[in-house]
Amino acid sequence: MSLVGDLTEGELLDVLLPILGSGARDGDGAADHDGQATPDRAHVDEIGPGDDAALVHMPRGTLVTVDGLVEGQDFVWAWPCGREQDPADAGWKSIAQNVSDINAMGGEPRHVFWSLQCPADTPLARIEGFARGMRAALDELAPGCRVSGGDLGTASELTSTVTVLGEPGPSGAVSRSGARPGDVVAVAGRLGWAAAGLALLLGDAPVTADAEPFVQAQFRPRPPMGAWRESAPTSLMDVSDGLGRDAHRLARASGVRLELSGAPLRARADELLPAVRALRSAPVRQDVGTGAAPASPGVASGHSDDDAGAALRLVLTGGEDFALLGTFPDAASVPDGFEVIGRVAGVGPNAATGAADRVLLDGAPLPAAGWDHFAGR
Ligand SMILES: Nc1ncnc2c1ncn2[C@@H]1O[C@H](COP(=O)(O)OP(=O)(O)OP(=O)(O)O)[C@@H](O)[C@H]1O
Ligand SMILES: Cc1ncc(C[n+]2csc(CCOP(=O)(O)O)c2C)c(N)n1
Ligand SMILES: [Mg+2]
Repeated sequence: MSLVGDLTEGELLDVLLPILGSGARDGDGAADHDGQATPDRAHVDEIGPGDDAALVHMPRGTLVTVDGLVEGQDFVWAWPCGREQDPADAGWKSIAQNVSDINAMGGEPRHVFWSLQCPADTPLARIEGFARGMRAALDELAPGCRVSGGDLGTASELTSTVTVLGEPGPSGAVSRSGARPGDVVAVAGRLGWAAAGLALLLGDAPVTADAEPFVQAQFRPRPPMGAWRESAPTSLMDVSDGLGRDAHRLARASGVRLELSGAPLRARADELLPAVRALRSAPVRQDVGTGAAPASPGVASGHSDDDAGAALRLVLTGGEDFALLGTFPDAASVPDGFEVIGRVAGVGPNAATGAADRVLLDGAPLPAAGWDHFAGR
């Protein structure tokens, strides 16, 4: 079995760049890693991998985001439920979580920069698989995006840091601070599925067939790319850490209150019932990865929620589905793919007293609960 450490850095690049399909090394006119880059590219005025830095052009300005995926924190090679982590799924997620942030700004991903550190005794096949998963995610989620550079190194755990440059849509970047009283609040994509999958993976029992879709949602999240196209959202963000936590961030950034309705969220919770039932017989192991149960404490820790309550908790606090949370001027302007879940109100003169009522669910304050790396929950 070849190991990453059997290769030089240049040899490893020669293995990975063709898989990533970045173009500058695997065809005529490709750069030589010891020589001068002579890119033979569609955009001849751009410079990609092979030079000291990339040169890119984006006429409407450039959106930039970066996020890391770390072994032990974001995935583990052997899950307590008995499943092995497929490196291709980890590669998929490393792309998905980043192209999602460009999507969340109303933009199109254009360039990826991949910084990979791993132990020298990592099987080469694992890194090749990781790169194949990245390519698959780009093909499906961001076909107009290419790998334009990166960095390789060693570390005691695999760490994949992806930077994505994106191009704002025709009406410009959409921030999380533009929600205005009178707007409607809407969501595109799933809520709670990836968190249910994580709880199942961290559980003490094999995953049953009816719970498998939730595990797939954790392994290969599919952000609703471009769901904002042909619309004019007043604000947008992606739900990476849980609806409660991220809705508070949007409300605060916009200086508004979000009034959410329970009915559409309870309907979404119904979809999670098979996972909740499976979790009843698969208690979450607390000693794996971050040592933290996922953001589904009701299910995970023997909390006395009924199944519907536990499922709603997953919808309200589960991260990593990379849904889009947005606001639109009125219900008629909400595009296909988004579902209205509430309305935007002003904060009122007394709201300075506390952040708790920035987000209401059926009139009651919704806690800013969700994932936090440092709190481990
Ligand atoms: N080390 C850092 N230095 C500078 N800015 C940072 C740093 N870490 C985070 N930020 C900024 O803080 C903000 C919140 O970061 P965070 O990673 O939570 O982004 P997010 O979009 O809210 O979440 P996610 O990446 O999970 O979608 C972002 O604007 C980010 O650029
Ligand atoms: C082993 C293991 N432990 C915990 C989690 C859960 N988790 C990790 S990152 C994150 C939120 C988004 O992160 P970011 O804000 O960095 O984008 C969540 C919910 C996991 N996937 N694997
Ligand atoms: Mg985000």
